Amino acid sequence: MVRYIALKGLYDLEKTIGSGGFAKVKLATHIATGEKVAIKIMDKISLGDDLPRVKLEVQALKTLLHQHICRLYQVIETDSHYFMVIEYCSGGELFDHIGIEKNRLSETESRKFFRQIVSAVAYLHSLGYAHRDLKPENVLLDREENLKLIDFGLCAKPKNGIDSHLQTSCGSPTYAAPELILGKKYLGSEVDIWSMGVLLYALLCGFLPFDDNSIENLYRKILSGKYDEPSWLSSSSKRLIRAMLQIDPKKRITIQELCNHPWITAGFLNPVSFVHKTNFEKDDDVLSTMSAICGEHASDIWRKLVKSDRTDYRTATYLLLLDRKLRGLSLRISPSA
Ligand SMILES: COc1cc(O)cc(Nc2ccc(C(=O)Nc3ccc4c(c3)C[NH2+]CC4)cc2)c1
Repeated sequence: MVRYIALKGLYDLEKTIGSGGFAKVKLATHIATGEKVAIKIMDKISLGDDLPRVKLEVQALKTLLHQHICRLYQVIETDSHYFMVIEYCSGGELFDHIGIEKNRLSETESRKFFRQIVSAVAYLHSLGYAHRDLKPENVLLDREENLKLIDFGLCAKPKNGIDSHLQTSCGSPTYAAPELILGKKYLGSEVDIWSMGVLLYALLCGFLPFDDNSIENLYRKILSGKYDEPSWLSSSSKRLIRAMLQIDPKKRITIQELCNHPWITAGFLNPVSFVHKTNFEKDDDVLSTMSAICGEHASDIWRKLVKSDRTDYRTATYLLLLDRKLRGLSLRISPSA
């Protein structure tokens, strides 16, 4: 196992759990608390001119505090690498959870998960961000089967707000909206809605609405906006999917309409909402556990935490201890912290 000096004494690296373009994601243990984390390791040289994206993503993740958005705990930068220490979603990819045999979810189960995606995206858009790469691989589950959106490497926060146009073509074609694959100016919020329509279709059907091995055929299918409606889809499901997979982005349902849509609220008391979690809730048990080990006063630890850029080892230790407490586990910490 290649040893990274920057992680020595802080994290023990274990197996690789994900890999993409210029990054690989490894399971790791946060030594001070024994908690599992995921570490996204990026080599600066292979990042090339994608380097600024890392800073954009880190900046976004420091702001995005939501129960269905995977949490960033720590960022470590060396001359050669970036390390992003991220919440470990032990349930893996949502679509692996659906399993091969039944390969699709019931309407009720799809609704449970889809409401969580809508809540995360509505929150994202409310802060002026668009994800732009919503696809099954970027939807994970934690140990309690709560959904977590990951990989904000392509997320955009247009400087003039979410309603100003973007142009960069990005994301995977299979989930990409017609206006995006045509290279037109587009609204991030509108392409996210399209991708969510593809996700919902995949949950309910077990296969993709637009799929083809040849990229030209795939584009032709997407631009036609025509897809199969299997017999098991309820008319309510069909109506919602049609509203999301509208070729004309101006005719597409908006995130606000989605939160209140009858399919979304069926069986639930309320429309989808979101709470912008305040940065840190102060927890005296966690602070006293940390002060017992590092010898600093709890008040000093808290002051430094609040003042910090919220991506250092102290922050990761605090947040992981807080997670343990919220799960009703003992607050243990090893002296090496
Ligand atoms: C904010 O969250 C991010 C941001 C980012 O740029 C990248 C990631 N990438 C991750 C990819 C995978 C995992 C992960 O935990 N994968 C995982 C977990 C458990 C299991 C598997 C994969 C697959 N086998 C079953 C068990 C975590 C972060 C996140």
